[in-house]
Amino acid sequence: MKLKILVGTMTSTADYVARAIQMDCADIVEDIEVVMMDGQDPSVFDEDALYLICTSTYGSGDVPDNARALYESLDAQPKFPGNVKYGVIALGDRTYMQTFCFGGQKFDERLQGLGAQRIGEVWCHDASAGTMPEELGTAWCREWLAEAIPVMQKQAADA
Ligand SMILES: Cc1cc2nc3c(=O)[nH]c(=O)nc-3n(C[C@H](O)[C@H](O)[C@H](O)COP(=O)(O)O)c2cc1C
Repeated sequence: MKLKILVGTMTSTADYVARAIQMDCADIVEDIEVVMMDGQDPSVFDEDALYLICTSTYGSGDVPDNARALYESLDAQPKFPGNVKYGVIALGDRTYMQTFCFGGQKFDERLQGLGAQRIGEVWCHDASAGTMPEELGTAWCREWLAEAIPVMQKQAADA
């Protein structure tokens, strides 16, 4: 099984989290690819893989600039492979009370609207808490993979 991490970021924190997961979780999943969202479209979900959206939030609850093209293309394309399974790491800051982690939440809503299936809850990191997103993110990911891998194995067996 392959894990494909799609990164939306402005100042690289989400990229650091994705790279930390790529290194730390190599004992669970051999093939982990980190893909920046820049210029991507829905075909990024064509591969037979488990997906992890890893994105921050900017502006007033917007997705980062590099994630905009992908996010908007998901709206323009009503058709979507229904067997896409994904998780979400949403980076934010509780100082922005009204829009905390909206970037990740927005991707989640749009993917669900297109028929993809989220595994687990959206995991939110609060930059104002003073905790390390790489450490907490990898720990969360290990637990999430324990839940996601059996789902992917069942899907492969049923195919
Ligand atoms: C200008 C600006 C706007 C932000 N807006 C939000 C927001 O609306 N909601 C939120 O939860 N976090 C917001 N954040 C916090 C970032 O999402 C958070 O610091 C994140 O860890 C940055 O990750 P990145 O380096 O991958 O972009 C904002 C940060 C900046 C600098």
